[in-house]
Amino acid sequence: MAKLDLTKYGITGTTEIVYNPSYEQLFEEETKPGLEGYEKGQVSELGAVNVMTGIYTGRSPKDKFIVMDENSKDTVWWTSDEYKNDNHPASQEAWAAVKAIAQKELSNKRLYVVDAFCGANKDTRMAIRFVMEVAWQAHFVTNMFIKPTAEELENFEPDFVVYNASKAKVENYKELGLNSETAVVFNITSKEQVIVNTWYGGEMKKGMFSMMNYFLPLKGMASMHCSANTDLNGENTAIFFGLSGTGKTTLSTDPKRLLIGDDEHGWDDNGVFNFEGGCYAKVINLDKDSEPDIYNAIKRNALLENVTLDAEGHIDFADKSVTENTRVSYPINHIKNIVRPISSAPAAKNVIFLSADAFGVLPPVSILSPEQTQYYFLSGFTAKLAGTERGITEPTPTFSACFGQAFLELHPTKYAEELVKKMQASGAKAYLVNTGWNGTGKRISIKDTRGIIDAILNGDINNVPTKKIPYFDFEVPTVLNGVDTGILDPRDTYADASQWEEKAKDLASRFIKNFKKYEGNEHGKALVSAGPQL
Ligand SMILES: Nc1ncnc2c1ncn2[C@@H]1O[C@H](COP(=O)(O)OP(=O)(O)O)[C@@H](O)[C@H]1O
Ligand SMILES: C=C(OP(=O)(O)O)C(=O)O
Ligand SMILES: [Mn+2]
Repeated sequence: MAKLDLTKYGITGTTEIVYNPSYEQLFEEETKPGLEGYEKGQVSELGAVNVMTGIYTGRSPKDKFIVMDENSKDTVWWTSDEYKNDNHPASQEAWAAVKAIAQKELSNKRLYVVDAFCGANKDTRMAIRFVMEVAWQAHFVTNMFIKPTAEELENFEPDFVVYNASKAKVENYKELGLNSETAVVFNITSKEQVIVNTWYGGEMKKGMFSMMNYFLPLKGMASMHCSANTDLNGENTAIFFGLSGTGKTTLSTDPKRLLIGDDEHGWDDNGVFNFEGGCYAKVINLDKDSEPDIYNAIKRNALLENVTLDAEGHIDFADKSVTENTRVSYPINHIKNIVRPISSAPAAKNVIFLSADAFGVLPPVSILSPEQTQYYFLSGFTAKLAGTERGITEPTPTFSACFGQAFLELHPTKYAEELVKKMQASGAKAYLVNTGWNGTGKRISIKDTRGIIDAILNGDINNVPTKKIPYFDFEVPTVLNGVDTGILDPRDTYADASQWEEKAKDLASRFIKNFKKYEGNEHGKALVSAGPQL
């Protein structure tokens, strides 16, 4: 590293810089005596340190802003009355104010600076510099981003700088046109992010994902909110799209396959590649037997968030009193079966859309036609599960374009276009998998869902009898090895099929209504016939 000078970022009086600390040092720093409040880590019985993140235990989409300037004005997909999204415009004045708040907060301090990459591909990765005053935040980004080699650090020139001022507040947010004392603001021109008044690690992780979602599609790559894995030969790649809580992390962590990554990927002409160097798994009710690999990843160097520990460090994974969004971040090498040394694999053959349907209407698996693939990708139907976003306390049905609307910086059709191009080139097939509820009132079991995923990945699903489900015209298997036959047709899970009919019609009408926003052009109009019909 060239000599680190933070004054060029307006940060002055720095007493010491702890630069790219080792895990050993991070452990010392985050458990050191004298730390108070949310800075303090506690060692758990599994060796991983636990921290509490304060009021913000999930992302805060209403506080997400992008500076509107000459660059972003006509490229960013801004929120509008017709189509609300999380890309709120911030003025130059607001940007200057939040940046000044971060500079002031971070001045005259002992700071942590972590340089890391986002994106496994050398030619399209972003070099990111994180500047913060909290040790465990340095640990979080060390876990989640890709670690540069010693040689890469020698000449590290950041493309993007993140200032984490979680201890500060935006007092005059009203006059700045911001939403609250909390702000997560991006400047696409100067390539900077400022975080104020939230300690949730996900803002740094998903923040850089949002930036990849801005830059990569403009270069002709798909940028995707999905997990990815491949077979043991690294040949049969699958990607799993889904909103938070639908099972990306759980289902991609599969001992029979090699993990590429659990949340954020690109797809270029060479194949699928991870943006991250670690995973961020939910641990609420984590069960050692149904998710052994994730459980075993919780060891020294992993970082738990908002988990309940007693004074001796015993973990209570069932406790939701702080949040349902309890988490662990760990470097990807805590999972045994991963693609090494670079988290990438050839083009995907199978594309799986995970949807946690709280209405109990969608079949546990549907085989999609190419037109249905586009329709359901743009629709992005799922239930938001409690916790990951502020204000969501129960499963809430939502349409989240491309299964990741909160992170899209360009119009959804751009992501659909890039995905379709890549799928056509590789001859990939798509499936819609409901990891949510059915007529039993219970969530479909992880065991049944894993059976479904196995049947997709080993091709069995293409060799079984199928039938069509009304209103949606979904093709579904009538039998599938390893899966309870009684759930394949969702109507069979209701005491009376008419109960399903009623809910199905309601859900179909929600799809139809939601899709209107895409019907402004010929392509969108043409897709309507692939959607539900009443
Ligand atoms: N059928 C199912 N498939 C996948 N996950 C399930 C299922 N039923 C319950 N779950 C639970 O739902 C959560 C899925 O979360 P996760 O895999 O972290 O989602 P994501 O990575 O998409 O945010 C886990 O806590 C998992 O135990
Ligand atoms: C961390 C997040 O991702 P996911 O819940 O999809 O793992 C998030 O959305 O804040
Ligand atoms: Mn996940």
